[in-house]
Amino acid sequence: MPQDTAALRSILSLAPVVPVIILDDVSQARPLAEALVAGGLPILEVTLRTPNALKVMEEMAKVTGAIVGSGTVRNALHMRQSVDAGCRFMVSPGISPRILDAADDIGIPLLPGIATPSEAMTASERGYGFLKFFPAEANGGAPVLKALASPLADITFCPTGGIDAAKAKVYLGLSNVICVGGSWIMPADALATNDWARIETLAREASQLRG
Ligand SMILES: O=C(O)C(=O)C[C@H](O)[C@H](O)COP(=O)(O)O
Repeated sequence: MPQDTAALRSILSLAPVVPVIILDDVSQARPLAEALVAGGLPILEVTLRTPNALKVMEEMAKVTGAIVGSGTVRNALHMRQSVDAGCRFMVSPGISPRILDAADDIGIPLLPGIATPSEAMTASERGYGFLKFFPAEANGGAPVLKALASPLADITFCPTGGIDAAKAKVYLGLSNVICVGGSWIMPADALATNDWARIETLAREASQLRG
């Protein structure tokens, strides 16, 4: 089926920021997810960029209140693995025809990445109403999405890539942005020292970014 926009809307409207997680240490999965959920960010995108990413998803999906999705989804196998790991949504960097075809056969929604109006229109023609704008900052940032709001009024975006708290606030002020994705909530030094209190504080600040 085409993108389940109702399901995606209900997920993406739960918090203004989706933490984009790159984690390999499975023992950190639950405490990290607990800190993010406690800070008010229940929607978690775990990228398929580490050997243990699927195990990390499985652990995070057990945390009460967490809604886990997969990131860096590139093919049908990734999609099946995401479902098996307990994911409720998937995120891809782009919109190749094969990935859109594969998503049609999977029961959880895909949030695919686009970088141009033509890609947004291609996805829209396939029934996609929610798109990731990626990589957001490198592609011109908030002014680009602001410029797309009128001509592509039926498309809603989750910008991701190069965003920090200050930039997130600007994106979240746009009419066509439902949430933003980013990794700034989990600084490498905080992760390296299991500083869950700091990550919870950063999550709480992020959860309050929508004015
Ligand atoms: O792989 C994917 O599907 C992604 O979602 C890539 C992420 O958008 C970036 O990794 C965000 O990273 P930051 O720029 O560190 O916030």
